[in-house]
Amino acid sequence: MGRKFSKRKNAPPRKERDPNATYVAVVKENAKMEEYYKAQKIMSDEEWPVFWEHLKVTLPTTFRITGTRSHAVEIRDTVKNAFVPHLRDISVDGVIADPPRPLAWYPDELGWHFDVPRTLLKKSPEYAKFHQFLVAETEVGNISRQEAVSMIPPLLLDVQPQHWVMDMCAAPGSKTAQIIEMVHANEQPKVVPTGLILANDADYRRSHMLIHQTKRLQSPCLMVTNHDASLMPSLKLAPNKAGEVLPFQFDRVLCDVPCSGDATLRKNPMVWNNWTHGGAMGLHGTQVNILQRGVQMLKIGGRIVYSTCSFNPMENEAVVAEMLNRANGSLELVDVSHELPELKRRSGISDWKVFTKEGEIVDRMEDVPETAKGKFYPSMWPPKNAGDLHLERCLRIYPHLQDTGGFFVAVLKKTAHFVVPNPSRPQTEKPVSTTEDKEKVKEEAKETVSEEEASNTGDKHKLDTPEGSEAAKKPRMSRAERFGAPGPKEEPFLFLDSTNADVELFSKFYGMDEDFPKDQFLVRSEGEKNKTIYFVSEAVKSILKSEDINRLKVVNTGVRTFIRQDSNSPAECSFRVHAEGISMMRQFFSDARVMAVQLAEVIILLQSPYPKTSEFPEHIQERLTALPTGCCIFEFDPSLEQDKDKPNPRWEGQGLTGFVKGKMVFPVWKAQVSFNMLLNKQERRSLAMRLGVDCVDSPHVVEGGAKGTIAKTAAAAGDSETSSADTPMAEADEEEAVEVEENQE
Ligand SMILES: C[S@@+](CC[C@H](N)C(=O)[O-])C[C@H]1O[C@@H](n2cnc3c(N)ncnc32)[C@H](O)[C@@H]1O
Repeated sequence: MGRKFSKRKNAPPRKERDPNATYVAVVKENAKMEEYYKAQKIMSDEEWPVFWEHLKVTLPTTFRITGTRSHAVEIRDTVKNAFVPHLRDISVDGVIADPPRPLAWYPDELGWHFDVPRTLLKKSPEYAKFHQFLVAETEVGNISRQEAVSMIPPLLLDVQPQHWVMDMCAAPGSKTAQIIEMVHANEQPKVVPTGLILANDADYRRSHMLIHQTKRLQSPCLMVTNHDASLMPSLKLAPNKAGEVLPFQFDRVLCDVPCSGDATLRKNPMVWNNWTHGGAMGLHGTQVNILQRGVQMLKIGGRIVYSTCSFNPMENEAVVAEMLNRANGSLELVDVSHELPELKRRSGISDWKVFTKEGEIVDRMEDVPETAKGKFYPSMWPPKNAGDLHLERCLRIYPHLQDTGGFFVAVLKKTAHFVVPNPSRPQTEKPVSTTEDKEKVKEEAKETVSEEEASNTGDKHKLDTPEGSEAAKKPRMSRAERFGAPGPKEEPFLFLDSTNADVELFSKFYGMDEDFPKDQFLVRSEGEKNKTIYFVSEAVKSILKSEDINRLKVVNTGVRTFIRQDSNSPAECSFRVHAEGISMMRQFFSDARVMAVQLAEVIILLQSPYPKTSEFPEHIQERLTALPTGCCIFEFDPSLEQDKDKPNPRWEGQGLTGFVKGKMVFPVWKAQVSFNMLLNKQERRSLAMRLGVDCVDSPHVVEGGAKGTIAKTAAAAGDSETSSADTPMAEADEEEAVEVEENQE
């Protein structure tokens, strides 16, 4: 058993690897790097050897239990009660290991780690079973493989359900997923959170990884964009239902910037070979520019978290110090020493050294050799007022402290309006503290570039390559060179009127609540008959309806809720409920299209692709016959099962409800004489595994879905093969569902 829980879909096929290549174990030494970090004095001489040796040890496996709180707790308890007791005291060939355990600092025991030798993983049947569970749950999105340290920034962002949050450099999206869960943390029935998550990445291809990663969370509050984060546009939003025009600003901003990544040595041993003095140099400017745009778009009183997976002060404290000085008193480092108290950390540093690419220390910008001038910014050096900036409030996470990777995190609060300093003005050396100083700053602000202007002025306010330098003479890299090929032009987002005939049709058919916001449905194909209907939150709508929306490149938003199902069997309503939307929409539906079913009926649907009414138990046949053709919703409540505590043979000693607790809802198509569970292959398998039964694969790939334990799976598994959920390719998947329905007769 490998360390990965699931096969990576995008891994290059074996044949692409060089057959003649010889694989030599990486030598985990790098004298230049060692000398560099010793010079930075990031820790005491006594601690150094422990730190350095720890970088050479492979990382433990870590995972996070994802999803809405109640659902995540169910999975957590399964790990705790169904698996961990069986993984204690296991010994194979004299090798023993501690069982999986929760990360001490992760709230509610939803983050876990384990470090088990390969022999044990391979030979122990108990671990084989645990692995099978992890693979299945990862595939369907209930468990996410995520490095422990990468879980920290969202936790320190302190997100509340009403917050508007921007994740500026978000792909592949593990932190975005945490943020979405936080916005949805209240889980009140029939409430769509007022919060918003804008997840952005400059790389179009990676923005689609982000879509895939977050899709399983089915949030109508999420919007994915594709911009250089330092140039996120300003927009004038459309008025919301209360008639207010909210600013396009955020309560929380996550700035998890591109970095040299040298703190990921334990995970990426190639860093030992590739580390150079120049690695961080080209990134400092980008990092400052992204952070600055984040601060501009942060509301006063809001929190911004800046993070990197690098140990390098040039990418860390130097960036934070420069931003604090530019902010001139409108930004401060937050003391988070009491947050996540179990997390062991070291303080940020206030003094560091700057090296040339050749490994020479340069004390001041003025001393940089002429040939290397273009590579350096004055902000790379500790500013004169470094001691006043409270850089010790930054968090440095070192691998030997809690057996993790390394990370840097700074939590900042915006305390006043921030004005981008005019580049022609000298840099501020002292932060403002007195009221008098603050008044002076306000006056100065009038002379400087405003936030609005800054966002419209492109590079003007940014940390530019020093004038006259070699780098400045070089032609600028194109956007495509920096961030990969741009994506195609996006289809528009077109809202349907609440009186639209299709909206009225499916609202009536499923008995939708009168007060459901029917004006938040949209389509993406202009002029065609509405095929896929998406639902977005009010906040997302106020952005999409902005008069400046063409300035924002939105690549994905909205939860697919209804799909037009053209069919040979006459149905009163041709719209079926989609996997992504079923958990949310069921709350707003009457029981008219809902069938309460028991385990026996679920098993029949799992073990036969198109069971006829006569194949179901007699007591339910009458109800099934009475159902009109078309889409219906099957609801299964395991807690009502008579045998709920009977040991499940597949999961040692666990009764059915020990494994599956919450209600599940999934769409089923009733044709004239038979039924078809609208779940795809992975969803069917995962459900069967949870129930401890076998299943047959449906002969066609079907986009379908369910709620609760199944529903989470639906979204994750449903589109795992497609690069984009909302591209015409995904639409093509929908076509296949039509075939299924017609074939079953
Ligand atoms: C450290 S990774 C982010 C990891 C992510 N936050 C997560 O937890 O999964 C940095 C990301 O920044 C993106 N990126 C690089 N330059 C950018 C820019 N100027 N604006 C926005 N994103 C950028 C990269 O494509 C990459 O996906």
